Amino acid sequence: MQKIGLFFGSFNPIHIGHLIIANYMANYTDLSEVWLVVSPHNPLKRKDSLLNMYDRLEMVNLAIDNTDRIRASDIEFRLTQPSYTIDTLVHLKERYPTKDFVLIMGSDNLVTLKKWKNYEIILRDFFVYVYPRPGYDAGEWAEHPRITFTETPLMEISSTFIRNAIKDHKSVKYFLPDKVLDFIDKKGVYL
Ligand SMILES: Nc1ncnc2c1ncn2[C@@H]1O[C@H](COP(=O)(O)OP(=O)(O)OP(=O)(O)O)[C@@H](O)[C@H]1O
Ligand SMILES: O=C(O)c1ccc[n+]([C@@H]2O[C@H](COP(=O)([O-])O)[C@@H](O)[C@H]2O)c1
Repeated sequence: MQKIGLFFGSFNPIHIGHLIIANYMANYTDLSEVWLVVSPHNPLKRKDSLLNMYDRLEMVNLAIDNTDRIRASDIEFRLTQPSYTIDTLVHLKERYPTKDFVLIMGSDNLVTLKKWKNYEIILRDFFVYVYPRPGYDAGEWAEHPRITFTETPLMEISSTFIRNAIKDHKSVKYFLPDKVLDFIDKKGVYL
C-alpha cells in the first residue's frame, strides 16, 4: 500500500523550514509522498493575522512547483471548521481506501497532543512520524509503538518571524522560495 505522509499547517506563509521537512519525509523515509494539508483554521490558534486559505494554498503550490513526491491538499477547505486533524484523517481514509496515511508532526506538537480532539483514536488508528524541534524532546511519548522519531534537519524559522519581518520592511529573501516572495510582494500582504 502506498504510504502518504500528511503534513498539516496554516502555512501563513509556507517557508523553507516546512519545505525541508516535506522533502526529508518524502525522500529519506519510507513514505512515497508527502501532502501539505493547508488548514483553514488551526483549532489552537487565533485567526487574527491569518491570510485567506486560497492565498495560502496558492503559496504552497508556488513553493512546491510540481516537485516530485510533494503535493498540496485543500481537503480541509471542504470540511467543518476549525479543522480537527482526526476528522480529516478519517475523511481521507474513506476517500482513499488504498492509501496508508501517516501523520507528520514536530516534537513541539507532542506537548499539546493530549489536547487534540480524539488523540487516542489518532494514535490507535494512525502512525505518526515526528521530527525534532529545539527544546522539545520525546518526553512521555518516547516508547509509543505508533510514534517514530526521525532525524530531520532543523531550520529554526517560523511564519510569525516572516510576517513580522515583512511588516517591518525587512528582507525575507531565502527564507521562502522566490515565487512565494513575488506573490507576497505583488499582493502586498502581511504589511
Ligand atoms: N522551522 C520549522 N521547522 C520545523 N517545523 C516547523 C518549522 N516551522 C513550522 N513548523 C511546523 O510546521 C507545522 C505547520 O506550521 P505552521 O503553518 O503553523 O507554521 P509556523 O511557522 O509554526 O507558523 P506560525 O509562526 O504562524 O505559528 C507546525 O507543526 C509547525 O510546528
Ligand atoms: O485536531 C486537533 O485537535 C488539533 C489541535 C491543534 C492542531 N491541530 C493541527 O495541527 C497542525 C499543526 O499545528 P500547529 O499548532 O503546530 O500549527 C494544524 O494544521 C492544526 O490543524 C489539530
